[in-house]
Amino acid sequence: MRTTGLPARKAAHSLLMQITTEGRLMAELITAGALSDLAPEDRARAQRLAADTLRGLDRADRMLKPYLKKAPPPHVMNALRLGTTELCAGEAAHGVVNAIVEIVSRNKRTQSMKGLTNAVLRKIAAEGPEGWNARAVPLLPGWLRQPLVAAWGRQTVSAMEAAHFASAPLDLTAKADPDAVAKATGGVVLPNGSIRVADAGQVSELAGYADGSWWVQDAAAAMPVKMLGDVAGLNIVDLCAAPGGKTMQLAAGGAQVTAVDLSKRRMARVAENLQRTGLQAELVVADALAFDSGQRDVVVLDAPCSATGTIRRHPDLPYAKDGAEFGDLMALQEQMIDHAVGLIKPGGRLLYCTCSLLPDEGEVQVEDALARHANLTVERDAITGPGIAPDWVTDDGGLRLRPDYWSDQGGMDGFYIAVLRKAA
Ligand SMILES: C[S@@+](CC[C@H](N)C(=O)[O-])C[C@H]1O[C@@H](n2cnc3c(N)ncnc32)[C@H](O)[C@@H]1O
Repeated sequence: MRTTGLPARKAAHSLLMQITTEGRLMAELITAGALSDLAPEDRARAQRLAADTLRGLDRADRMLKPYLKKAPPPHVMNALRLGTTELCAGEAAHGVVNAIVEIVSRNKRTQSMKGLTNAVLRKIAAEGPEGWNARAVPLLPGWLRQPLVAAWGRQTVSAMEAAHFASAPLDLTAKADPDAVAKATGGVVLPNGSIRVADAGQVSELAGYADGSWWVQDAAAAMPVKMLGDVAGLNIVDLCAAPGGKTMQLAAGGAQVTAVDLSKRRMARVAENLQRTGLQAELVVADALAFDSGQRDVVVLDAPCSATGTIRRHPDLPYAKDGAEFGDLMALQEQMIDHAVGLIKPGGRLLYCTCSLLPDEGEVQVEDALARHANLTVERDAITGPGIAPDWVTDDGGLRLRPDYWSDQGGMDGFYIAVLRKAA
């Protein structure tokens, strides 16, 4: 039996199993060495196969449904999803089917289902890319879709889902000169000054990586710091700083920055990024809630959140999570805002942001913060800049970014951003 590509497919299947049945995130699994036994090309292929399967998972399930009398065990279901994704991307049927049947038959509990697996995948192969493309855009799982529909309406959520399915290009932030970075990397400069590179390949192979003339940062993630305007000479603390995208923007803008993060491992990435880009910041590994070293002109709080704004890049998130821990995150965001307010000088500012699509982590947090702190006001005028459409500014004076914005240019992450002024 030919089983070309088996190591990468087995690894992709194992990632899918851990994501969908154990609630593990793909980045966490890869950091823990899930793919480290594979050759580099198999590692990249396994990661791509798992991500593609997750991105189209709802569509694969819809295609499989008519051929399954009842839902098979997760080991088989994930193998079928993986096979369906590859077959519908036009991969040669014999190689895919043989490998998937092998994955199913190597597990004692599911080996009796290899005949079914073979038969189902043959039917999927007959439908092929044509059957796949005729199906609707994959929907988010209900646990996430419902609150998003309640917040934004069905039409907007459908547009978000289309953006998630389309995946994401690579965005860079230039240390100094966006036009020069775009020219060197073959990218284009977006309205907000970020550089977008299509089909980028290996990031470290792009021109300017070694000399640190840019860093990877989604266009939406680059927006919050831009809302502060000129930061030269300001004393700023970035309370949840790793991997350092906003710290680097602030440092490149001439601010004196202290970067705080709870995670030593993630803070090591801030140190690496600063070294590569030749930028300076003070680094402190600490719990933001316990950090206090005097009042600053600006406190940046890019708070830990559901990360639901990053599904284009992290298609595992809707399947690894079920929303159970979001209440704790929202409570932490509230505590962090309260602590951050104490760290701002009179007349200074708080830049609050989250890469979340849930208003409870954005608009509602700011509304509640204003009710708790009579000395805070929203700086509505701060929300301005090239590329920001007037209807992105919320009633409360914040900035709501969505994955379906700039859809003709490849979209952007979901974010909520607000600048709050503390009374002098
Ligand atoms: C959204 S990420 C920050 C991204 C970063 N601002 C950037 O632009 O690259 C949130 C960060 O909060 C950190 N974090 C979580 N809980 C924290 C806490 N109690 N104190 C400090 N940092 C915390 C996480 O380690 C994570 O790096």
